Amino acid sequence: MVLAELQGSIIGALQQLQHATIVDDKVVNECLNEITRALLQADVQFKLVRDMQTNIKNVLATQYGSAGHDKRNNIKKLVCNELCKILDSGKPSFTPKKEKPSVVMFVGLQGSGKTTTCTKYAYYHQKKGWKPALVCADTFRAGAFDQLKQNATKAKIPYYGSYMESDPVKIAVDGVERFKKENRDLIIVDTSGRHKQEAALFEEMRQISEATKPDLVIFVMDSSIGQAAFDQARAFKQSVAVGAVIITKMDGHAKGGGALSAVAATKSPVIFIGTGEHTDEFEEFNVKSFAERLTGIGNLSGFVKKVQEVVPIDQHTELLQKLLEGKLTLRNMYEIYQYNLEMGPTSQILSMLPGGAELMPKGEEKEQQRKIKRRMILMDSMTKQELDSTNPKLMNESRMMRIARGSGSQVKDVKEMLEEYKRMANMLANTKGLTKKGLKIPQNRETNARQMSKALSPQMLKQLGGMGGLMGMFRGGDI
Ligand SMILES: Nc1nc2c(ncn2[C@@H]2O[C@H](COP(=O)(O)OP(=O)(O)OP(=O)(O)O)[C@@H](O)[C@H]2O)c(=O)[nH]1
Repeated sequence: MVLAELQGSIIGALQQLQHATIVDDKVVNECLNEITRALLQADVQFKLVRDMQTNIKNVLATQYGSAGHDKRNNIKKLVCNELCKILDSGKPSFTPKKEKPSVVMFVGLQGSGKTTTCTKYAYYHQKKGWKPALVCADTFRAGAFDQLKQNATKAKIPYYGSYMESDPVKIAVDGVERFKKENRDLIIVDTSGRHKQEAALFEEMRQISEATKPDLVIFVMDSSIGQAAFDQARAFKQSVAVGAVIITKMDGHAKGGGALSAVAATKSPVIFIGTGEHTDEFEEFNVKSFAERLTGIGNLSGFVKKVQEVVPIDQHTELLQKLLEGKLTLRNMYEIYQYNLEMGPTSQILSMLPGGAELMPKGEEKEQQRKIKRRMILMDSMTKQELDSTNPKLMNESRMMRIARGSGSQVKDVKEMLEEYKRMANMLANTKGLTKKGLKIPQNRETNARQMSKALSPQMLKQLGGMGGLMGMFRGGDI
């Protein structure tokens, strides 16, 4: 997860409480001191951290006498609540509505990740049923339009810009008008950035804002600036009506905690965070679930939401049935891979679960996704009969050679893919055993667990303890 180091330290400190035989003042102080150190290392302002510690101690003092288990859980919840206070701006942000045209303008310093983030924002909403469009009003940086064009084309999002026109205000107005006529319901305007917060940047922003009358102005900032985010956010807010903030590059910067809390202190809601260079490395920022993840409370509801985005509740029951019966065809494996790719980075999803962040380090995940794509290419060269068979003997040497030729791969790649298939099929056979043992689970939790299993890669499912593990997690979970 982003801020994995901070998460690790906080969870580590809280675990000390679990291991202690008696949770006395000394143990509590040690735990809180460790959390304090971790937050300061993440560049969170000293005063906020100190207040947090004082508040927790004050509450604990009034609850003197609560027994060990309750006390441990209570401290965890108190830490989580205090983190929420630090991260919460207390202000909701404008949310665009489908079918009703909204104009969203992006502002920020040069290199903060504005152009990349515009596409991420558009793509995120497109996946949820909006009809976004991108307007490039950045005439300052040569290549900005090409970059936006390239990103938009890749994500299949309509775009507007000009190589000839030098007036960014005119481009913005023309683009917005055009997309309104085309009934686009989310029109995103990318503006130019400058190296410094010079007057020209603010003047241009003001003019574009006046001319396009955006429903929301989003300020994009780089997380690496840490606490300095406070001054930057305030400077932008004073010039344009910033309604929300997106913090980028949270994947690479330990100072992200500082940036998040500093922005909250300016009373600007952080709505998304950027977690990588790719279009889908983008997370909705929800204070409560983020604090829960930091404290290891886990966020099953966020996890399920993510799964539900990809697998609608009443669909693919056939696949689910097959998985539960332990029958798996190569076509099913293909479908599972598809879900896996659609869900976005696996580590991002896993990090929503208690202890999930450690399951798949970011580097390994990229390799895993590459493998999945290679295997799907192999399967594209298979016949209908091969894809729907459950008979492992069908795949003889000559078939393997044909598939390898057809997909531009080698026979050893086909063999490797078939090995993976066998492994998955065996694992599902075991899962069947587990479900047959008659786990009694409330309907909605069972449905959630089943839904989740459909979208997980077998490797992930295994890491989570198979279908039985998933269901157990829902039984003990918070939804
Ligand atoms: N690791 C990481 N890199 C990011 C993220 N967001 C953007 N970037 C990278 O940051 C660099 C700058 O991003 P741009 O989108 O070009 O920045 P910009 O703010 O539009 O720049 P100007 O148009 O010059 O103002 C690019 O290399 C992006 O790939 C993120 O969340 N994580």
